[in-house]
Amino acid sequence: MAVIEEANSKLLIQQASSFITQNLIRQQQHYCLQFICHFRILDHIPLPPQSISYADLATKANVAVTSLKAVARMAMTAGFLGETVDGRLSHNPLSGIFVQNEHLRIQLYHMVEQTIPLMAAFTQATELWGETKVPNQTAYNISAKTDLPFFEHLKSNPEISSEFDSYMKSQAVVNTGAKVEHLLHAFDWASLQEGATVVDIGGGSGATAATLATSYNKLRVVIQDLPTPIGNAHAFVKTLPKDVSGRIELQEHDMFKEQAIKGADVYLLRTIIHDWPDDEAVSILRRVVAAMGPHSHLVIMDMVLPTPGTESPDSEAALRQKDLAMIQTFNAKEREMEQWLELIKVVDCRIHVREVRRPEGSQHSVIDVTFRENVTTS
Ligand SMILES: C[S@@+](CC[C@H](N)C(=O)[O-])C[C@H]1O[C@@H](n2cnc3c(N)ncnc32)[C@H](O)[C@@H]1O
Repeated sequence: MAVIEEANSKLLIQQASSFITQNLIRQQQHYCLQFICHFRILDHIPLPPQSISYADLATKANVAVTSLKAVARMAMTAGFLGETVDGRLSHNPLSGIFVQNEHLRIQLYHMVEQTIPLMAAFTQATELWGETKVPNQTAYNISAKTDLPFFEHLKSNPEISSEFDSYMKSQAVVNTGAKVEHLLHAFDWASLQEGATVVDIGGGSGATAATLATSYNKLRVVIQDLPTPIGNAHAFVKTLPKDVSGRIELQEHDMFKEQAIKGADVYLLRTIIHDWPDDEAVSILRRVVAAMGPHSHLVIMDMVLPTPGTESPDSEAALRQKDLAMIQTFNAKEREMEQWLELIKVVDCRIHVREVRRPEGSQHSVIDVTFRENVTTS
């Protein structure tokens, strides 16, 4: 018995030690990526079959050649970058795609420059403010060095706001789980009448409106958002074919204020509610409910967090990563089904969750909320 216990404990110690080593490796790999992005090293490396010497690259990037070599070779252990047989640096297919694909490049730089510093500031934020729902007491306030809540910060700085829009747009393109197209399969758009109005509240870049208006030529879509995203969406909508852009309207609108469009067929909130703590989420949803007609749908597309252990660890981790990002950025959260049901109940007892669908491959679910039958809606 004692021998077995000793063997088990040796195994456990080995596992624990390798757990630490693996974590160290992952951290080094990450910080090497940060170094590579910060010094814009990817831009200086030619695509295969060309290559560059470490010395030339070090001069171009203005870094020490020894550091550059150590960093690049560590990144290679993560499958990123390549070296020729004569010891010159080159792209491999993985690193090369970040040079060739703009959306992936935006995602990479956002991860390195925004998301990881945010994660790193979470402990300090908790140390400073403890349990708080105050929107400017977050890890974001530390990592972005601002006293403003996230969206106020964006409002005050068009450059950061445009960067965020580009990030959201590229996220919808490259992250298959976050693709806008999933929305097409999770609500019965075909059942809507000719000329039906969809109000895309917080519609951001306009990618969702474009997808809906392209797929269903009977729909008129109104994008509502803050001034800078609306400005960016204007530029994007202009690039769409006329028969699509002609059915998309843009409106500056603060979703905490009265909803001006009454009785629309669908009020869509795609990845909006997860940005807000419960009190603010309730205010936003009450504004929508006050504008809904008896047959309007409130369509929420957001994550429904799984019960722990019910999905593969990778799939669950991808969702929990988002949950933490919501806490770290907004003091908000992703919600479990029970929390969604409770939230809807608090908003207005006359509405109910009619259906919840999670399309195959989507990280988001679509929650269709309507008035219960036989209720007065004014
Ligand atoms: C996470 S993005 C989602 C964008 C888009 N719905 C999508 O799925 O890609 C949140 C959006 O909410 C908008 N937003 C934040 N505060 C707002 C407010 N008070 N009124 C209207 N829109 C707001 C932001 O500008 C941003 O476009």
